[in-house]
Amino acid sequence: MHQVERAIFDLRRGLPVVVSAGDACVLVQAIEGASEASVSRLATYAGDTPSLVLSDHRLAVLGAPGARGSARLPLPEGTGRRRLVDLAFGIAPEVTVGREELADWRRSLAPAEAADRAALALMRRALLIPAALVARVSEVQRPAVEARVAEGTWLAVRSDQAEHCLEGGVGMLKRVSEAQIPLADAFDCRFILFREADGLREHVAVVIGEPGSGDAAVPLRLHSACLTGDLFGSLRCDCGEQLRNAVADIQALGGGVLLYLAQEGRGIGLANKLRAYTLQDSGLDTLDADQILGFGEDERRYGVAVDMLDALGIRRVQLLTNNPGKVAALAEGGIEVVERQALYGSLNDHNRRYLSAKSERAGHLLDAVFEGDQGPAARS
Ligand SMILES: Nc1nc2c(ncn2[C@@H]2O[C@H](COP(=O)(O)OP(=O)(O)OP(=O)(O)O)[C@@H](O)[C@H]2O)c(=O)[nH]1
Ligand SMILES: [Zn+2]
Repeated sequence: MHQVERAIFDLRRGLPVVVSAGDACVLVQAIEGASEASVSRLATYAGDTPSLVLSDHRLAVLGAPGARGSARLPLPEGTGRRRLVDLAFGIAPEVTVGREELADWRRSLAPAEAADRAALALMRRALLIPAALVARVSEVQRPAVEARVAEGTWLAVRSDQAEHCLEGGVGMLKRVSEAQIPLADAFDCRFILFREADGLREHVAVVIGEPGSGDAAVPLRLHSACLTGDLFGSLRCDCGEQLRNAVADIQALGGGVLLYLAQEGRGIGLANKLRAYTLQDSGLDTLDADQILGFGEDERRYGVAVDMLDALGIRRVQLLTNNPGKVAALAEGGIEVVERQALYGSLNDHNRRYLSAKSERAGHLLDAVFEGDQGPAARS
């Protein structure tokens, strides 16, 4: 785990990382910042032609859906930055790449192997675009690669360790520090900070009042971070209002807990959420935009939330959410969701399409938000 966390930092800085799987050994690099020069450098270091590993979601965008999960595209010599972007996360690849070339790419797709899947997991954990440059290290180049690892220039990780990095070390959460912080809508609040085992993400439990006395279910909000909405009051979503309403509702219910989870952009990170917003400006909805970038409709995992509840001694909850996925995730983690309570923000011309997509495509229970809505993009 230790090496994996350091490898994630290197990938974010644009450095290659060595991933080993059994006898195979590959060099991995992020797409962000990659250029024609870096592709050819990778080829020289590895002694093999680099490939581009793509997620199943991105493969569907390229017209190659299927049950094979992620896959690997061998890159022809001279593949430049533009082409990498077109293939990895560009919009309308049938136009930018061209139908015939795409058909050629599809024919040359190879199923991803353990090291390729590990490379994608590392990219996701690093909150980078979920596509990776990978090159098999040849027998000839092996000693030189091993020398670079030995001298500390490159980090080496095992594919099985890397594939598990998305879990963040469930069951190994650290309770780090806490303080009393009065809020405008709830005076008696205790903020407790938890850190994941690999040190990459921190989450905060806000304990409002004194929940948990007696057998009553504890009012609970799982709130995924949204810098733009929570902090700046962005009109593109409903998060900021939901956050404030949740604090007030929990206070009105006699106390409870709000878990503020580091899952910005439904788990894709702020950099990718901003990319997704730009795609939405060209007409895509929130789910299609994420798919263009190679992500599924919701990349969040809730193991950490379950761990935080365990640490707080909470087993039965009244969950404030409109998202059935959160109810299911808690139940899967052994938390009894006794009741669900709706929690709304308000509708405006900027968030109507977003909320409509969540309601119609992701199954969020938002009908009450649209009641009587006469807006220009109202659901038909
Ligand atoms: N990828 C992506 N994420 C978004 C977009 N708009 C908002 N988000 C993120 O969506 C998440 C919303 O989190 P929550 O409000 O906790 O969860 P929810 O799934 O809407 O469910 P509720 O409990 O009903 O609010 C936050 O992480 C936001 O940053 C978007 O257009 N694209
Ligand atoms: Zn938001």
